[in-house]
Amino acid sequence: MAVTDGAPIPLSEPAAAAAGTSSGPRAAPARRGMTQRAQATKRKRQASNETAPAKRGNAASSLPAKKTAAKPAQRGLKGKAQKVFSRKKALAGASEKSQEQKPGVKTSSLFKNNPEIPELPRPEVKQVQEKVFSSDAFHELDLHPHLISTLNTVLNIFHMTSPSVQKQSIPALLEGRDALVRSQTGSGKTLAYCIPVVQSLQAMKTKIQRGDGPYALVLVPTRELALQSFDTFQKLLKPFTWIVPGVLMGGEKRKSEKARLRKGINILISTPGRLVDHIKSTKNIHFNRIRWLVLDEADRNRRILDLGFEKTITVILNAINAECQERQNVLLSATLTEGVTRLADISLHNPVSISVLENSFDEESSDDSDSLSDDDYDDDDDDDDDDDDDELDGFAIPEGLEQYVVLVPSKLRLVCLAAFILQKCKFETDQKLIVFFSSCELVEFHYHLFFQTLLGGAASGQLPSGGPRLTFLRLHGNMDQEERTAVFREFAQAGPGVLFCTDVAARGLDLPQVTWIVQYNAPSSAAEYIHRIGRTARIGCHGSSLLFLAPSEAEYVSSLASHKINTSEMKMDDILSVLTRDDSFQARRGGGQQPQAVGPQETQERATVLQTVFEDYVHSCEGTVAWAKRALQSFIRAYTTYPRSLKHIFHIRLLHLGHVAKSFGLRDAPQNLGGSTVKKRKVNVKRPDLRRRAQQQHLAEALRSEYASGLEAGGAKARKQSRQAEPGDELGEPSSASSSSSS
Ligand SMILES: Nc1ncnc2c1ncn2[C@@H]1O[C@H](COP(=O)(O)OP(=O)(O)OP(=O)(O)O)[C@@H](O)[C@H]1O
Repeated sequence: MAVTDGAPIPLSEPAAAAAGTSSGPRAAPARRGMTQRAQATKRKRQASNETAPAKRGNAASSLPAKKTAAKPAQRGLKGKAQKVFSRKKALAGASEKSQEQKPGVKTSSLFKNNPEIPELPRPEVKQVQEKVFSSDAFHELDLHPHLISTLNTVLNIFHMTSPSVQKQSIPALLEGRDALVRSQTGSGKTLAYCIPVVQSLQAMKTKIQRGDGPYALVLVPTRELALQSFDTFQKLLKPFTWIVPGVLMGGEKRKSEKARLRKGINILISTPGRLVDHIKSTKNIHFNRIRWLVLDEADRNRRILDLGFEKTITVILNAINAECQERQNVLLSATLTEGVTRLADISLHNPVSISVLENSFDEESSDDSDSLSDDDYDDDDDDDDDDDDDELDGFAIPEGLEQYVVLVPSKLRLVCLAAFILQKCKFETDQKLIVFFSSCELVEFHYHLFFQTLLGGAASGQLPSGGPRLTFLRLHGNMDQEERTAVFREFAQAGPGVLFCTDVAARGLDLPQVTWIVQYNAPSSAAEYIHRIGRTARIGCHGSSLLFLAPSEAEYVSSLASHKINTSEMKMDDILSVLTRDDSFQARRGGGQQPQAVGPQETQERATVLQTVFEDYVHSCEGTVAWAKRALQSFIRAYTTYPRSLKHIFHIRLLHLGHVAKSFGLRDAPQNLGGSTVKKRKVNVKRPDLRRRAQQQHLAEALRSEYASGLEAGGAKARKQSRQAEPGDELGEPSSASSSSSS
């Protein structure tokens, strides 16, 4: 990785303010500017009869509360010119004012009373790996010449990927077999089914008519994935214009989808929830010609079954089975298990099972693979449904992927994440990061906090002092579809930048040139870990991942190792030491008498300055404090949803909630969070039934937006209303997410 030789970004003013010293004369205009904007907003609100925002302590804190502040980012999303806010000014305004109002408020020691960082377990792990490319060219297959030339000229693709993906599955599917395909992330599973579908449909003796309706149905778990598969089909179908692909997904206008269905869609790509909506309410949807049923990320669909979404899948399968029996079924995922075929009544006929793993289900089930039915899995322990009880022993990992773990005491998590982002985005070039969080609220919180403090309010733009251009984006299920699509496309095309997201972006998304995956909250299963890290090091490229763990969570490394996942340790001190290269975070000393600290002490001082910037921002008004507390509650809720098999590692009792609060920029101890969280926690621990229900609810909530049709009565409106009370809005949403309804 190249390192920029640019001078450190001068942020001495905010740093000084954060350190509680003189802010210097240059802070004043910044504050004036913000005050003017705040007044303008106030006028606008009065004019539009909007409810006044929560009382604010200062002008700077009103910045994020303004709808007007959303405009630059919105423009940025659409690629137009945008106003770049000064990070110096934003920081100086927030922290200086806060210090003025609360003299003597100091950041408590970040480096004292932390739990000891244990030695990380180093289990012996031999990862399962497979070369990505085979030497077999597509033109060796019996494909239509136009399809081959499209692959070569439009997609620039010549050779099939490894045996466990295209080389084996494409010929098997062309022969008419059903298939279960499990291969490493980013190895080309999409084309593994798209090519046979297109080849078989274009070759049909009676030429397909648009009005015939669907011949192929592809179900995918998220809308972004639906768009991605649709894009691939569109490209492959260029020479076969009579075959029409179409996509149905939540968050789009149902009326226009109905019109498209009426006109005719031959290859239908959909999320399950939206399809059910149409099955129930649209007369124009018929499955009597279905030849292909593809379930991409099929094990994710199984997760939906666990959560009571069984009806969704059952309705789809019943609708298809009622009209057609003869079809090819394809199930694919990087983490597919046999258990997935419990998926209601998909009857796989003589399926070919394709996997790189020695203990693949191909060998296990070779004798009776002709008829995998529900009955085969009746013995499974349904009581354990909050665990991924049929998770595999091992997963294939892309060769070019380096995986790291860092142990960080709770108090230091926030500064450590910020330091890592600064290191990658400010001192290295061409770095594109995806940071995973466990809930939409956590994404919103960290996105806004970093956006306002580190970027000074500029959603996309240049860091001060000529650093690399940097984009901060976020993606989660509570955003409206229009913005989700815009963010997905923007990040796909973006240069350096950071995407803050939930697991809505964990599966299947093919975002080019991602260099780092950061998991700020550990995933709830090894399978989800695999999908998250799989957003980098795709199709033979290199990439890295970093998992944040608290010292009490160190054993998770052994849990990953038991699934043949190999991690190396990255030291927290090494991450934090980047702050010594950034004089923005230099502590000011009274009278300039004392010498500057050096070595670890300097790192600690600067980390404290950075933490103070966050705390000052969070404590700049009541609204921001309440917002941070809600984010902390969301973290706690998510923490209670780890499956039973991981409870000994991730148990809320093992965390020091006062320290955790610090990682939300809160100075308060958790008893100030409000009784409900603590109460809920106690109930959850003592009552497994309630605990499970809470877990299910949380997971259902997390997943609902991914699978929802967007047509639930009052759903979007209600969520919009509830979000208007959210701090993200109140604080001045820098992007368009808050200004439109969610899906
Ligand atoms: N034979 C090939 N040669 C070169 N590139 C390919 C080939 N097949 C697919 N690709 C490209 O590889 C990338 C990853 O493919 P794809 O998204 O299908 O992977 P995947 O296995 O489905 O990943 P995931 O498990 O994360 O869903 C895509 O950009 C795709 O265009």
